Amino acid sequence: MRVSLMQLAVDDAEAPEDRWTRVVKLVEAERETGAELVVLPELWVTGGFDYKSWTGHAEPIADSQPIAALEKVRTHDGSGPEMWLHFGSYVERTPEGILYNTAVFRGPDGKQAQYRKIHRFGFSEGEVTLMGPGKDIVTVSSPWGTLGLATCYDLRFPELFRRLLNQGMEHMVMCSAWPAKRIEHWRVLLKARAIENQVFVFATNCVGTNGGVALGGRSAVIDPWGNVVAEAGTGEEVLRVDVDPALVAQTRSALPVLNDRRLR
Ligand SMILES: NC(=O)CCC(=O)C(=O)O
Repeated sequence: MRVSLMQLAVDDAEAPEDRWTRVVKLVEAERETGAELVVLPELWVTGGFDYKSWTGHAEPIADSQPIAALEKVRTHDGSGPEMWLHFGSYVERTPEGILYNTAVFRGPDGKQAQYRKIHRFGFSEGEVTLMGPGKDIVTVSSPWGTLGLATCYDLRFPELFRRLLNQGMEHMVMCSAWPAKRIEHWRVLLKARAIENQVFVFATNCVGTNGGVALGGRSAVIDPWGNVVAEAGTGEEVLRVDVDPALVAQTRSALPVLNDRRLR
């Protein structure tokens, strides 16, 4: 399973339109590496902390130009081979005018999965005041096993990952805009989620300064034993890894802790 985590710079100095045009080319280049699963970060078009830009950029997922452009890359303009692509997340506007932080995923089966972030970050500002909370947990079937989707702040809520596990999660795919200031929380919690659920973790973060907040990078792939397979630095980069998805079943069989859960 060949995975590319696109750790993108989401700087205040770059206009969202310039950024997505640039990133589409980066994803296009990734095709040449044989990447099978490509993962973009959270709110990478507008930025995760530039709250004032969200309302102006909010739109239905079906109308998003960046998603449409990436979709062409994903399918190689319809002439395949197709990639599995986590498009990152976007400020979605529903017909009722509600905003959500919505992650979009699509694989060669053509089925699109959308995950509206359940845990909103910001306490008394940002997502909490501008966006609605997602309600549904989302898993996706893939040739490598069941993928569970989560977004950034969700990482702090282990009960979400237990629910994903109950739905068959074998690999956790996360998009984020996690600040540098709390990057050690990110590193520890990614490992914790991998160990406690015995899953591969594929987590893509942003770098740069957005809404005045320095983002921390350190995108990572963690194996189901909790080993860091690869970790990015603090600049823009693509983290490429080859992993064996069979390690999930092997780990669960060698250390069958999930059988000892007491659900009542
Ligand atoms: N975009 C986010 O969800 C930020 C989360 C964060 O900063 C934290 O949990 O700390």
